[in-house]
Amino acid sequence: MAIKLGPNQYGKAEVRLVTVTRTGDVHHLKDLTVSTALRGDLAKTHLTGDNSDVVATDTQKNTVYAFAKESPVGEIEDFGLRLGRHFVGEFGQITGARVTIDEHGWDRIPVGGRPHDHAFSRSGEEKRTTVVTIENDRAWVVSGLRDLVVLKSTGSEFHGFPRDKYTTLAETDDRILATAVTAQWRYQGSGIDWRTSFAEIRRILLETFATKHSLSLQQTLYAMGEAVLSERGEVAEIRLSMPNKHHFVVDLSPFGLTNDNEVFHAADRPYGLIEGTVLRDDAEDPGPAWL
Ligand SMILES: O=c1[nH]c(=O)c2[nH]c(=O)[nH]c2[nH]1
Repeated sequence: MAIKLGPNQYGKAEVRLVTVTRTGDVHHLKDLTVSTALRGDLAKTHLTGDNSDVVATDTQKNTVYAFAKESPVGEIEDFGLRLGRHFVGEFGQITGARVTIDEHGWDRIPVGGRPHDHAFSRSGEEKRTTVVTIENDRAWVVSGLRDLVVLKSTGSEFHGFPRDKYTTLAETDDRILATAVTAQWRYQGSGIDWRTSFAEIRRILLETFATKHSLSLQQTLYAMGEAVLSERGEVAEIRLSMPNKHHFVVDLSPFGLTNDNEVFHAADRPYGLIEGTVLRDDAEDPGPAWL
């Protein structure tokens, strides 16, 4: 029997980077969590502890901060591409890089009805995300969002499912549908306006969730993905993960009260987890984008 080293990568995870840029007295914030991971021929350190090829994770972290100073961070996709290309271009033994960035939103605090110059409140849990993968001179970008919490209080049914001796769920033609959307979409082509693309995809996801009459969360998931692909030619493939945040109608009959979809128990767990991919049949090869 022979034992060998399999696929490996290493880097600094979750570098917390906040930048402040100024236009006169008006401050602009960027709040990112950046993870870098490098790939290449790193057998020596694993097999013998010879670190002559190891770009220290501390150096990777420092590079993130220095790059944020040397030129404006800009869109997270551009920042990820700059960092990834730097590591692959600078060090011969490093042939690939994966840069993962989450962007946390901040809103200006309104003071007397006017957005404040330099005081902010966190926008919420939702994050904009990107994963940039570099392999030699090629690049793949998968962007997305996480924790986009949405709910519709009608326009959702669930029935027609098989019943066996363990089935207790009642069929319903009117329920609350709620989820926290995680979406990741893989880009293809070039010259993409990352900011506009993100804003449009987010809008399409939300509008489709709102307007599609739902017979299952699976159907809603597919409709959301399909709408993104039909409107956004730069997207090759979209992966969606949507927990079914169950809202159960509370039985108020012990108190002599009716409950016509008015009072719910918002359950925390367990939750259904609905996941799926929607893609073009002529999409560009994903390469290592998801690996
Ligand atoms: O939209 C739904 N899909 C399911 O697969 C499922 N299963 C379940 O218990 N409730 C629901 N709702």
